[in-house]
Amino acid sequence: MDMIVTPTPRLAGEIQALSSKNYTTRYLLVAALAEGTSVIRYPAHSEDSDALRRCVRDLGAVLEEDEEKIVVTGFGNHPKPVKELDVGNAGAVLRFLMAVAALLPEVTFVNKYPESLGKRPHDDLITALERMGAKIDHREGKLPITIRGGDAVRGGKIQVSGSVSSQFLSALLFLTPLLAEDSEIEVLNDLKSKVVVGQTLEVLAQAGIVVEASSDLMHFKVPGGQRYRAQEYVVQGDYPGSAAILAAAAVTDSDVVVHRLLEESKQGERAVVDVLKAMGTPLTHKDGVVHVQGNGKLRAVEFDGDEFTDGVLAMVAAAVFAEGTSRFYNVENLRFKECDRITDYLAELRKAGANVEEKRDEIIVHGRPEGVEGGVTIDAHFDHRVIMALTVVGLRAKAPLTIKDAHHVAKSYPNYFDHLTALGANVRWTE
Ligand SMILES: O=C(O)C1=C[C@@H](OP(=O)(O)O)[C@@H](O)[C@H](O)C1
Ligand SMILES: C=C(OP(=O)(O)O)C(=O)O
Repeated sequence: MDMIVTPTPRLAGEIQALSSKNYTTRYLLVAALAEGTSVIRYPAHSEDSDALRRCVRDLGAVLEEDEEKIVVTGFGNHPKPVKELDVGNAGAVLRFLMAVAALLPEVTFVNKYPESLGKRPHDDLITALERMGAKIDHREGKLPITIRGGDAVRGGKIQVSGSVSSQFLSALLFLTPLLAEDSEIEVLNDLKSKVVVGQTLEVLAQAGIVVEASSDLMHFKVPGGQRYRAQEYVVQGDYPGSAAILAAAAVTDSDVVVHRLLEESKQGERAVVDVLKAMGTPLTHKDGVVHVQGNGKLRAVEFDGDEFTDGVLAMVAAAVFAEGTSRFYNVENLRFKECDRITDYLAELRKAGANVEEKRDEIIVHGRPEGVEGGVTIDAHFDHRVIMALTVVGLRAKAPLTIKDAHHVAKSYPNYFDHLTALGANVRWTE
């Protein structure tokens, strides 16, 4: 389904932020890896979190859900042998479950999104798991992937590269406590999206798992033979999805309030509040409430985007309307997400009339405070964050933007357009 985004000068109203994608993934996983019954309050509902619900059920967890919570009885360190798992288009779900699959005799991860997840590289995790004893079939590091694990998989000295994705390290941090041997994990090369590893460590600690981490998060000691403890968890609001709502409020005349965004969150994307402030957006952030009173006037900024990886596209969309030239650097790993979030995204921004440039690891935006032409059709590249960010651009374009296949927004934020509509945005689905 396509979305027509018609220029909207004013947004106003209050919404509750969606629930965090990254915390929902982690809580569902550790609840499944525990033997007792865990309760997760306010879990996210999206294609990615549904994919994890489906897979942990396939692996033997029992899930009961009502409006407000999900009750999970886990399979502990004995997942049920399954032949196939379908993770949809969810990168984190795939990588985390590839580690869990190392406990099983043979699992194949199927390729349902050849144009998106099917193009993403998993070599670094495959190499690490192979060195630990798993036998793995794959297509040059990509899906479909068959993992043969079980008793042959051992802890010990483990190395993993962090230069493409932090999810490989997180996956090993979830697996190693369950192995008989103690493990030492060394991160090779750089570690991208380092802040997200903080969320993994936080959740592991909540689940009663002991991990000793060096302060630079490049070395870890993980005692073996541990058991995940069944727990009660509360999922906080999601900054990456809310980043697009806040950007929309920043580029328009607005009076927008978003609840459930904790100031002390470990989500790196909470930095989008500081980015928008640095752009000159009038806003306050107090007691978990962000209040934007936008006037559409923005100035250029320079930021290390790796600190808020899933918020970069929305901040770039705001920078399209800023006075001056903005730079978002250290963002090369955006190329390995649902699409190439540098080349593919900038191609769509240019179609809409933005003046943008790319380097290997940088996005440069020459702002156009006078607005952009719009009036074109945008290819979503199967990427929810491209859809959300281009919507922000469309709200301030001179003519409507049509975003093709905008239903892929449901990967993380199925209510995105409902929330925008509630704030007064002129957005309309079309076949
Ligand atoms: O661990 C996680 O849950 C995630 C890690 C990040 O990926 P990378 O580490 O690949 O940057 C982030 O972009 C993704 O949305 C979720
Ligand atoms: C990159 C993302 O997700 P994943 O890697 O889990 O597919 C995202 O949510 O922007």
